[in-house]
Amino acid sequence: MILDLDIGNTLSKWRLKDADSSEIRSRGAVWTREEWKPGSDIPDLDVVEAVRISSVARQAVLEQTVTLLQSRVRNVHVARSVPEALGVVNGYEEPHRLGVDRWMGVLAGYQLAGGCCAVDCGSAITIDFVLPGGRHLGGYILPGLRLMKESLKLGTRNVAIDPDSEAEELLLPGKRTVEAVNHGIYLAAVSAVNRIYAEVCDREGVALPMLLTGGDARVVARGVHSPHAVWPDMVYGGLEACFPLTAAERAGRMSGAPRVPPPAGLEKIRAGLAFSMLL
Ligand SMILES: Nc1ncnc2c1ncn2[C@@H]1O[C@H](COP(=O)(O)OP(=O)(O)O)[C@@H](O)[C@H]1O
Ligand SMILES: CC(C)(COP(=O)(O)O)[C@@H](O)C(=O)NCCC(=O)O
Ligand SMILES: [K+]
Repeated sequence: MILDLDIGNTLSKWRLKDADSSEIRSRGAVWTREEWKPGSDIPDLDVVEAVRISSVARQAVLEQTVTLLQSRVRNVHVARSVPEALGVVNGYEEPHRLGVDRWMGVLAGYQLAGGCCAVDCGSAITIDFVLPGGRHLGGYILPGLRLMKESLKLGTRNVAIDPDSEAEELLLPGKRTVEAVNHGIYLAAVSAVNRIYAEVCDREGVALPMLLTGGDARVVARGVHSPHAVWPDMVYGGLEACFPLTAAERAGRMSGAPRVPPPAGLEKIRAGLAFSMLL
């Protein structure tokens, strides 16, 4: 079995992948601020032959996790942001400072779709761009839905947006504080994603496929105008691409990769942008 870990600022996600069949056997998540308790939080390490880790948590959390795992598993791979990998050139001035979850998402997106816009809706919402040919442009970081809500201190922090709500409902004026907050932050997030996508495609003169991942990807995606695919395992896809361990991975296949719809034509994207600028 392969244990894949995606340690974010809020949640530490894990999945167990069968190295022979490529099936995902189990998955789960624990709060990042809490200590790992092998046996209860993550499954029996005796069946694990390799671990792959993407972590943006404090260095101490990563070190603690790696130490714990290395005492039980021989093969522990830790992903790092580097200047160039798998045909993609990191756009950061200091490449190692790019969040490794963003780097994993960009590499997975590029491997699946070529040039793309990779959106990660977690504690933060990050929007990264890579052009056909592999030049990563850098990206945008804004607070995630939960962070935006917590920053308001209106007593609404524990009332999450129902992930099954329809986007049209979420865009209406709120008639109670909690509704006004939820709809406000939702509109802020989806407007930013829509606008940034259109701006960058316009500037670069290319319509890019869009991929979304992260805990809030499904609900944010519902407000996104452009064709897109939600890929919950996108960060894991980057780990598979960087550290291929199975025959399928070595052939470039990533588990759970979605079918990516072709983007709208550049003219349509530009027309939408011109329209939104008139408003
Ligand atoms: N069941 C859930 N538990 C916690 N957060 C959730 C849940 N469902 C959706 N979320 C949202 O997902 C975010 C965490 O997403 P995730 O992609 O795991 O973030 P990170 O990688 O930053 O830890 C939370 O901030 C919250 O807005
Ligand atoms: C931007 C992030 C906080 C997003 O993390 P997440 O929301 O997935 O927990 C993370 O990618 C990070 O710490 N990045 C380093 C700064 C940067 O990418 O510029
Ligand atoms: K994120």
